[in-house]
Order: sequence, then structure tokens, then C-alpha cells
Amino acid sequence: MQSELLDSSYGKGNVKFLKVKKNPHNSKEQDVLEANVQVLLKGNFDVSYTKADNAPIVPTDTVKNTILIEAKTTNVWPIERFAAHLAKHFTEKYAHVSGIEVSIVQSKWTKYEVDGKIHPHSFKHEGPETRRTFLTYCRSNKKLTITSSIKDLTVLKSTGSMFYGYNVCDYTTLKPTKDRILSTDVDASWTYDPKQVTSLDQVLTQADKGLFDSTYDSARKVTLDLFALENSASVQATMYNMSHKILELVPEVGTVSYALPNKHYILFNLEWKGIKQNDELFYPSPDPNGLIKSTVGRKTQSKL
Ligand SMILES: O=c1[nH]c(=O)c2[nH]c(=O)[nH]c2[nH]1
Repeated sequence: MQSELLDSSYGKGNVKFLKVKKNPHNSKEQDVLEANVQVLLKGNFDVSYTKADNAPIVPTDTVKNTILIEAKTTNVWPIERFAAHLAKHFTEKYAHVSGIEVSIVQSKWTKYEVDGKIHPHSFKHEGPETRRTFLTYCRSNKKLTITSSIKDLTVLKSTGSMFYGYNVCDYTTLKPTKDRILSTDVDASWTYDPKQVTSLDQVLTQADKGLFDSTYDSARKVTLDLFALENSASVQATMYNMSHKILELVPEVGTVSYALPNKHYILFNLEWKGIKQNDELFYPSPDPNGLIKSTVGRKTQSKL
């Protein structure tokens, strides 16, 4: 039997750091960025798998050192810039590295108010919610993809959500409702249009212009605003409306995806005690959950 290596990549995962940024005019005015970085390299490494020849391997320990040294010596805000910087570094420094995947997960630390004023260097951790980016780059065809996301933003609305008019068959037990609880852990991601963000250098320029931060802010605001304001017909309809709005607001975004668990809250039956429920006491059901996913893009106008 003969075999061949079809695909490979390697690198370091879970490289974690917290970077402090000090205002040069006021050293007590600071910012922090806590990140978990993964870098995987692709390229001419086949002999390390097929011939036990380690010569081409840039050790994963070196990958880790690089992430930390570059985090210290360059600007890591926003994470999209740092991802592009790492992609440039690895593909320019090592001739046999032809491609890279960079993934960065940023914890959510936000400054909080003390005596009515935002404190200059004290932060509150906002729970499991993270801001993420995933960048891939291939040197030979210059193909670049950047997908950024919000993950684990948990929301709940206690009214203003409906679900009725669905397919009914002999397996259906669900009752239609015009008033239910809606809750989910938002996983929202947006991919930048490769025709608009075309190169690693352009990522650095766009980062300086604020594109990545403003897109993140828009996506988060649209998600929270529409979740609250819309009388939801379904998770499907609400996530489509959110995606549409983000595409409308940010021309540089090509597609928007959501993956939303529908976290069920089930009304307790208290009739055994003669108590009629008024949709007030629910059981937070840990499983199973609905899971609704979609990707929305721009409709290309027909050139008739
Ligand atoms: O918004 C919803 N979408 C569904 O597809 C679905 N299915 C279900 O049982 N409840 C819901 N709710």
C-alpha cells in the first residue's frame, strides 16, 4: 500500500498574553488587550511528515516566541491588524512558508465608572463574550480571507417573540405562540469582501482608518438593537434581518453568518397546586436546544 500526504499545517495554539497600552501623555491612562492566539503554518514541510526530516520545521516553540515578541514590539490593536502583521512576518521571513492561518480570540475587558467617571485603568470582565478574528493568507496566489466575529454574547428577551405557522404533522407536539421567551448565545461572524480588503498591507491601513473596530461596533449594536426592538417571528427571520442590516451598514463586508442556539425556557405546570400560570415561572432547559445557522450575502444585480 502506498500513501501520500494530502494536506498539512502546524503551529502553536493557546498562546496567551495581556498587553498594556499606556497613554504617552498620561501613564495612568491605559488600555488592555487579552488575547489567545493560534498560528498554523503551511508550506514545504512534506519531508517532515513523509521522511522524518525535520530540517524545514520552524519549531512551534519559535512560533510561540514570535507571537510574543511581535505582540510586545508592535501594535496589537485591533486584532485584525495583529493577525495581518503575523501573516506578513511568517510568510516574508521563511521562504518555504507559503500560507498561514491566524486565529485570535480577544477577551472582553471594559473600563467601568467610578463616581460617575470612567476609570482610566480599571476594567470589568464581561463574561464569556469574546471578539475574534480568523485570517488566512496564501503567498502564491495572494488569496486573503478575514472573518471576524462576536461569540458567546448571551441575550434573553422575556416577551416580543413569536413562533407560529410552522409545518404541522403527526410528529408535531409544539404549540404555536405569539408570546414567548427568546434566548441565545450569539455567534455572529462577518467576512470582509476580498475585492475591498485585498492585501495584508491594506489590512494594516484599514486598521488605522478604524474599519475593523467600527464594523465590530456596528455588528454588535445591530445584533443587540434588533434582538430587542423586533417582535421576532422566528430565530430565522430575526437573524436574517440582522445580517441584512450589517451588510447595509458596512460596504466592506461581503457575507454575514449567524449560528444561534434557541435556548428553551419551559413553563412549569403548577396546576397540581391549583396555580394557573401567567407565563411567569419557567425551567431553563439545558438541552436539547434549537440551532439555527445562516449566511447572508449581497444579491448581485442582473446586468440586463
Ligand atoms: O424560532 C424558531 N425557529 C424554529 O425553527 C423553531 N423550532 C421550534 O421548535 N421552535 C422554533 N423557534
